[in-house]
Amino acid sequence: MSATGGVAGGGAGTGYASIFVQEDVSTAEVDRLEAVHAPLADSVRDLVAATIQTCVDEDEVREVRAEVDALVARLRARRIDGPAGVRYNAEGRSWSWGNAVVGERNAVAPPLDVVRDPDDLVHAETVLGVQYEGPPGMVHGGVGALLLDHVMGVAASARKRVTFTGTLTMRYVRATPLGPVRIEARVDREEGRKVFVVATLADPDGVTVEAHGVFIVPSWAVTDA
Ligand SMILES: CCCCCCCCCCCCCCCC(=O)SCCNC(=O)CCNC(=O)[C@H](O)C(C)(C)COP(=O)(O)OP(=O)(O)OC[C@H]1O[C@@H](n2cnc3c(N)ncnc32)[C@H](O)[C@@H]1OP(=O)(O)O
Repeated sequence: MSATGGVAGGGAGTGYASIFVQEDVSTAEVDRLEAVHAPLADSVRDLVAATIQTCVDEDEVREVRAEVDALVARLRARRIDGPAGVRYNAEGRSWSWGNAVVGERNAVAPPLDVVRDPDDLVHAETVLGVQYEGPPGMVHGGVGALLLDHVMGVAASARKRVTFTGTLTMRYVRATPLGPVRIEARVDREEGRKVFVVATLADPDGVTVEAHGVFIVPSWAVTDA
């Protein structure tokens, strides 16, 4: 058995066939487009934080809303119909601009720059701002799970095979303050199509969340090579 990656995949009945899409575009062009669009997402992140924190008067809030609505209309003048999906080119470069954790065009994403070390430790660092609050001044538990899920998924997807989250278990050791966090994940063991991953979320003082996950190579992504 081998698990495919970079495949126009999803087989019949999975609903993923239109999401993993191969495109005839060079890596240089993908990089160029990201350099244009990522700063827009950065500015929208600032807008979200400013929307939470602003103390300007009510008329000013209404005027800003009208300006924002006008900007939304400009951006929607030409757009794709539906989600951005996961795309890849013949050079093996993949991009998922709408991804909720790492999407370069997604202002909801923190964003996260995920790194794989030569020893297969996968890690990422980011600063979680006021947009990610749950308990007062603390990171929302679901946001911690979101970040862990993604970094664990990258660890499980070594060598670009496709894996899906099957089961995630979180132990919230103590509350995570808003601010800098670090996520680390590594594969613990594999059994057939099941990849067991262990991970942590930490603030500068140490681990705040411990996670265990079972990631599955879906049956539709398996070939008999
Ligand atoms: C094109 C380029 C791409 C490149 C790529 C690069 C990397 C890019 C990284 C991205 C990183 C993203 C990280 C976020 C990842 C998500 O967020 S994924 C989204 C959330 N997850 C889902 O939506 C999954 C929904 N569930 C499913 O699709 C299917 O149930 C699954 C999980 C794929 C399993 O389906 P299946 O292949 O039919 O599995 P099945 O044959 O029933 O079972 C196989 C084995 O797994 C076990 N199993 C099945 N389901 C589960 C479960 N939920 N829990 C535990 N065990 C299970 C079975 O018991 C069985 O075990 P054994 O009998 O072999 O011991």
